[in-house]
Amino acid sequence: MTKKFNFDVTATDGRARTGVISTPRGEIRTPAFMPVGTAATVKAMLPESVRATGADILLGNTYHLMLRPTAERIARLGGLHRFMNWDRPILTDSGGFQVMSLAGLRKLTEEGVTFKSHIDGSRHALTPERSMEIQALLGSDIVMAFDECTPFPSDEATARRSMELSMRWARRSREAFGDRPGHALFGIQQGSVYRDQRQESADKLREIGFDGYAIGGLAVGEGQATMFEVLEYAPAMLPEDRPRYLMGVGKPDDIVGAVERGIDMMDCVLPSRSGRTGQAFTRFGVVNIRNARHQDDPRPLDEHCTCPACRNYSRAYLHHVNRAQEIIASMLLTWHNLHYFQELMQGLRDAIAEGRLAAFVSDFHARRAEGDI
Ligand SMILES: CNc1nc2c(CCNC[C@]34C[C@H]5C[C@H](C[C@H](C5)C3)C4)c3nc(N)[nH]c(=O)c3cc2[nH]1
Repeated sequence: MTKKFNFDVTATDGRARTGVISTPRGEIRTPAFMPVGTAATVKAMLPESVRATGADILLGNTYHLMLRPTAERIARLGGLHRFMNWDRPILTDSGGFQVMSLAGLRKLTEEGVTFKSHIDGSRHALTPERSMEIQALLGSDIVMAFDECTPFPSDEATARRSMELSMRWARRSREAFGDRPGHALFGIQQGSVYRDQRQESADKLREIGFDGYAIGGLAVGEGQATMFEVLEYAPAMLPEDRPRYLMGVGKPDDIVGAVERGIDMMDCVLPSRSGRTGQAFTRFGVVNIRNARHQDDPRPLDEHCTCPACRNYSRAYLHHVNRAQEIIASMLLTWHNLHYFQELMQGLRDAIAEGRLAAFVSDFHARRAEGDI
């Protein structure tokens, strides 16, 4: 196993790339979709099942774990990999994004953010230094710089103040991270939807120097068209020999569009969260299994799919256990959705490697009905 962190691009097709990120805990095939393990678990899935869907890496959650059971306790117990029985790479976000969306009584200063725990009301502080310490205690392989996700919409002046704060925090994150062979620190570009600010942010991150570069501040309500407008120019502002990670994306068609525009890594709660609500993603579009029209349907969700839900169960059964709120409903639909997302990524990687991405993308869109099927 390599002791270092490396990224090798093995083929390109237009702006799209396919490659491999090598880490001491294993390789990550890109473009990669990273399932989300919110509180040290990918909900309704065993780690070996997550691996069976084809995932090479998953996301941990600094904000939740720092509150409960605390990063110090997880470190005492051997780190997050041991704790959650996942021995492959883990990427952890820096916590700021969640503070802004979950915590109460937040106070943001140059130093960082103080907030009240949404669990027990206790007060906490997150700074670049504390975020680096927490992510080191968790033992994550890819650490995210501590940033502020600029809200959307923001006027230019607000976006600039936010981006410049994040860049000062990026430098503090880099300094606090230190030199940890085999571990990577990713910087996060901000600048909202303003091209000049995106360029300044990219230049600042490049000057500081990171192992990978994330595009932050998107998938925050701007809509797909605006997100794609930013992705027409933002990825190319980042070093081409380093992984580019688009945070929080997304629906299958968001993923395809992002990969076409040069993105290598993505994460989203969608496949797992929607699986628990009865939404199944298929190559033909979304099936809402709660709909009464499925109650007598003996067919699988997707007869081309090889996941356990599609191999062994009918839509009628999935409809029934979902309506009855049986635990197996969450297990089967989560497994199916994560399997579908990983199969989509494998299709993209193969298409780029064989120089036929355009055909893959037009076939992807042609198959999909609008709305529920
Ligand atoms: C959805 N759109 C979106 N997400 C975003 C995230 C979080 C990425 N997912 C990690 C996360 C977030 C939550 C939910 C799960 C587990 C854990 C807590 C880590 C994924 C972001 N994170 C940071 N640090 N900065 C951003 O600008 C940003 C923008 C986003 N836009």
